[in-house]
Amino acid sequence: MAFVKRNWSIHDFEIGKPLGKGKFGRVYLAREAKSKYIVALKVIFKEQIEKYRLQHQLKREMAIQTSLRHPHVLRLYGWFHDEDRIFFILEYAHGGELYGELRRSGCFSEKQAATYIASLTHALAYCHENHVIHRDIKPENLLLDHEGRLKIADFGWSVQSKNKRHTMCGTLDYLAPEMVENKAHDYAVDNWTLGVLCYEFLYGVPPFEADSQADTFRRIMKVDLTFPSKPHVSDDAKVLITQLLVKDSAKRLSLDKILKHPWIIMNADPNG
Ligand SMILES: Cn1ncc2ncnc(NCCc3cnc(NC(=O)Nc4cccc(C(F)(F)F)c4)s3)c21
Repeated sequence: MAFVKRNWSIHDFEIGKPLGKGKFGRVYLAREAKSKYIVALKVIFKEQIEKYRLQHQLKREMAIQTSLRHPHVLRLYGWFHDEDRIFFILEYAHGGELYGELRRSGCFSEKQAATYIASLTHALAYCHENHVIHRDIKPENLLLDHEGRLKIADFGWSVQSKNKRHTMCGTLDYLAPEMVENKAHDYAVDNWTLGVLCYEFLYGVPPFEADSQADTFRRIMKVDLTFPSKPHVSDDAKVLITQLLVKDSAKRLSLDKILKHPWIIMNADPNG
């Protein structure tokens, strides 16, 4: 990708419509003036990063994301900065946030849900092989390309980890018990999140949703998992979800076993 060869400035890009408001900044559709290449430009305000002392986290994300190359991982082509802003030059995901799809359709079919879970599992297996735990997999961080293929984005909370971590992060509904308890955690947190997402893709709501944060924590710690009678969901799907939402992180279904699960084999589209 040409972006890595030279130091860029905002004047190299024509800025288009806003794509979304994210952490500490906005994302814009943009076009590199010479090549006409379409990208997403994430603008991050330095004062916010300084205020929350996130410099090291941002540097870690840059190192992690520029080293990852996978069809289901959104590319970070490069970055540049000016007086008060940092700019990420990102792959443009034409389909936008998966979250929007889920809210529009209410819930996904078993084939669609299984296809997304299989793509996510492939992407997480790749990240884990590269000693990266994403830790913040949630519908807002899942994007779709022009063919509707899933892309994991926003490695703002990810870590390059060969050993246990302690940092508290991630969105409430998607937090694994060991993170809720602020205990040491490892790769298996992403497996738990796959269970949460699979449930949410099929039912339209996350499994431990509650009126208050305290109740959500309680439901997570108890693994208070119930399956509504509507919409109808196959037993195979419920078995997979139950094998992922296991409190003991060592007992959660491994990523390779997810890809061999009957529900995935039966329902996932191999072309993702
Ligand atoms: C919405 N949308 N629609 C289409 C589309 N196409 C591409 N991208 C989109 N959105 C941007 C997705 C992102 C990818 N990587 C990100 N990375 C980040 O935001 N990192 C980050 C920021 C601030 C602070 C910190 C930290 F570490 F300091 F905490 C980390 S955001 C799109």
